[in-house]
Amino acid sequence: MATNDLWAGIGSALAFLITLTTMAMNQSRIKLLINKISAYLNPYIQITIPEYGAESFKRSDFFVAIEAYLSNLCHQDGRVRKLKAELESDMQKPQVSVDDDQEIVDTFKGATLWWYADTELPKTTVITYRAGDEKRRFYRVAFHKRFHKHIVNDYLPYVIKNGRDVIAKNRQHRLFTNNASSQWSSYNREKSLWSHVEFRHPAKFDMLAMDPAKKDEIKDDLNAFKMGKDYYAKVGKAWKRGYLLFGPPGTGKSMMIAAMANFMDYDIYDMELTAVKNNTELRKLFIETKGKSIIVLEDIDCSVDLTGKRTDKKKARKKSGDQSDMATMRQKEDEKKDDEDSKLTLSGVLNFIDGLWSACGEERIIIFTTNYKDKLDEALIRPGRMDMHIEMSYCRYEAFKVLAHNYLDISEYQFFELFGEIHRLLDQVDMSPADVAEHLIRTEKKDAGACLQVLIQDLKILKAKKNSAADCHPQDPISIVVPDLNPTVLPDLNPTVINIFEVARDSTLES
Ligand SMILES: Nc1ncnc2c1ncn2[C@@H]1O[C@H](COP(=O)(O)OP(=O)(O)OP(=O)(O)O)[C@@H](O)[C@H]1O
Repeated sequence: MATNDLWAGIGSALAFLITLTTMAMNQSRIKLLINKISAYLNPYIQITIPEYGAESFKRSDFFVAIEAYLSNLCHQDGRVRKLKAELESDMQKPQVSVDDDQEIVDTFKGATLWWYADTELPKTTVITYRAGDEKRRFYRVAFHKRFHKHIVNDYLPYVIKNGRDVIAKNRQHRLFTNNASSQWSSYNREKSLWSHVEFRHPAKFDMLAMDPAKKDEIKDDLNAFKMGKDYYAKVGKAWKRGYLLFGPPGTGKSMMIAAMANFMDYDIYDMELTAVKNNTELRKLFIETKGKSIIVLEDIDCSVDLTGKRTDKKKARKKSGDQSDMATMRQKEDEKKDDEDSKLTLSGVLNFIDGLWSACGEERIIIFTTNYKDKLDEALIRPGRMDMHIEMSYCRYEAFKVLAHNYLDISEYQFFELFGEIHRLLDQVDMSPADVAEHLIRTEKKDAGACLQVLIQDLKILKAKKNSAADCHPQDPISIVVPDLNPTVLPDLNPTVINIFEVARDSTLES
């Protein structure tokens, strides 16, 4: 009897379990069915983008890009009423984004999209370090299923690109400089190779005193580069561009780099080559640079011995005649040691510009500057290696007009005669834009007219000096006749002009 009762009990328990399982299965089947019917009837598709990826504590790049894109969108016509603002440490201004439960409508090539942000509690327990972090935000976008492919293939990449551009624009730009390898640490490799400060240089292309046509050409080139991701991919080239800036001191090479960085919204990596021991270090530094940046190698002619001596050495060894196997092995070992220990070599720098390593990362500009283009090795500047050679030259009239406008807020129509005279003089003598700019700094005692007068006097002195230097005999004492020198401006003579007397005298003696 007891056994029967036991079996009956087990039987009813099993029956109960089976009933429960069947109900659950039916429920999930019913759910699936409902989903299918609603998907059939509802022509709209939703995509959800969570703030955090499944495996990371870091906000998803996709989410951050959407946030930036939508914040930019809602600025355009005030289409959203509830916004929120956040200021991160590396931002120039607060980022305003759409608050939760707000809908924002976007259109793309005929498709209408409805975005909204919301929060949800995670399904699993989350360990957080900030109160309120347990809620996870997400963006959801809905659109007609007719546009499915179009949205996934074209619209979402478009949102990411635009969002990233907005972030780059809003981000505080940084100026990096490389640390000596003795300070590198394996613990925090990325941070120990480069140190940075905020980059707040106000330079803009408008402020640069140079031929306006040349300025436009450079801006067009930069724009084409910025938009050229697909083009570079199509032709199989790394997405990078090289510029060589050359010209005498004070002609604005550094200012041009700052203007380029501001124009492109890029960071600057100022590579101090004297702190780089060898090619291996150069490569390590290069790998740690990020995209959307300008890498600058200033005064490339003075920084390192880039004369390709090492190659000559190898050639010399080869020339030295037949060698035994032992000698060849020793030579190979020597060369290997040379590679490791040697200073930076031309081949190392060339590899840096266009070797395989240079293709790591993308959207990078490399700029070389020099005061003496002629001193550079042909290999370094041959066409194709540096994509554009930009000459920064002495101040001529067009450049002077830009400086006069920037420094004194005047134009040629206000000081017609003085401008005319300066025009004539600048055609005849070389003065750097930095020197001209020094003359145009207004003081309490010196108004715009007085600034121009002093500049004219100094240009005349330069001209007279140039003429007498051309005429005089090496042994002659230097005597200069400056026509029309206005004695009232003599006390204001620029010290650089006086230096130029000495330089001109020395060069005459040498010649
Ligand atoms: N072309 C220019 N347009 C406007 N300002 C200029 C120009 N060139 C020089 N200046 C002024 O002179 C200052 C010094 O110029 P800058 O350092 O850019 O010259 P550089 O060519 O880099 O000189 P160096 O070869 O000695 O490094 C600039 O900060 C700027 O005020």
